[in-house]
Amino acid sequence: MTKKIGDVILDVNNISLRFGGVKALTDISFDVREHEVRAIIGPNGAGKSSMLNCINGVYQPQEGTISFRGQTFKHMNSRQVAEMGIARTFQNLALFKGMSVIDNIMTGRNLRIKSNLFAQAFRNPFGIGGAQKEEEANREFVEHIIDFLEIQAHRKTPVGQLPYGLQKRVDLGRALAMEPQVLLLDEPMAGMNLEEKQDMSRFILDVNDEFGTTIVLIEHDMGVVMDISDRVVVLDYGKKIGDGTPEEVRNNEEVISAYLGTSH
Ligand SMILES: Nc1ncnc2c1ncn2[C@@H]1O[C@H](COP(=O)(O)OP(=O)(O)OP(=O)(O)O)[C@@H](O)[C@H]1O
Repeated sequence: MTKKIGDVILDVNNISLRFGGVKALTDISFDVREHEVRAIIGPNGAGKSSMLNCINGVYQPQEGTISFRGQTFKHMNSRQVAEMGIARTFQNLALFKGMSVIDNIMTGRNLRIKSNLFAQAFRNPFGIGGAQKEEEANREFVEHIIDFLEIQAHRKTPVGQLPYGLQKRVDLGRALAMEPQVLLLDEPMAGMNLEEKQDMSRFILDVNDEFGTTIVLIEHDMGVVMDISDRVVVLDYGKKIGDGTPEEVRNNEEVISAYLGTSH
C-alpha cells in the first residue's frame, strides 16, 4: 500500500541559532509534507535537538523563519506551537513517575483542553453538564489511545514501575492525547532493546497511518531511520549535509564521511 503524502505542512527556512560563540545551527532549510515520516539524523552535537527546539518554540533562532500551514513565524512560543497542533516527546522522559499511566496520558489531554478554552466555552454553553460530557469524551479518547498502544494491562500502574520501553510508549500516548497534526519525537528508541525498538517502530508507523499524524523524529539508530522514514535530513556541525529519501541519503558521500569514525 502506498500512502498519500500531501503538501508541505511545515517549512523551515534559513534557520541559524547561536549560543554565544557556538553555532548550533547554520542556515538550515527543509520542509515536511503532510502525513510524512521525516527524520533528522546526524552525529552527536550536530544540532538535531536544537532544531526540534526551534520548531517547538523552546529556542528562538537569531535568523530564519518557520511556516506552519502557510503561516510564517519569526518567533513562536511553546504555547502557540502546541495550540497550532504540534506536540513533542522528549529525549529524557518527562513523565510523572508516581502517577498512573491513565493519569499521565490525561495530562496531555488537559494540555489540549487548556489550549482550547475558548472553543470549549462555545462547545459547552450549558455549563457544568457540558463540562462533564467533555470530561467523559476526554476519558474515552484516552482509553482509545491506551487500547491503541496496547497498554490496557498497565492502565492503573504508576509509570515509574514500568519497564523503560513501556514508559516511552506512555510518553507517546501523552503526546497523542493532544491530537497533534505534527508529532515531534526526540530519540523515541533511545535506550531500548531490539524488541522494544521494533514495537516502537510499529507504533510510530501505525500513528502515522491510522491517525494520519505527520511525524518528525530524531533517531540515532540508522536501521530504524532507514526503515520507517519517507525522507531524511542530515545535519553535521550545525549544517545540513544531506536531504532526501533513505536511499539517496545512504549514498551521499558527504553523509558517509560524516558518519565514518563515529559510533552511529
Ligand atoms: N542550551 C544550550 N546552551 C549552549 N549550547 C548549547 C545548548 N543547546 C545546545 N548547545 C550546543 O549546540 C550544539 C548542538 O547541540 P544539540 O544538542 O542540538 O545536538 P544534537 O545533534 O541533538 O546532539 P545529541 O545527538 O548529542 O543529542 C552543541 O555544540 C551543543 O553543545
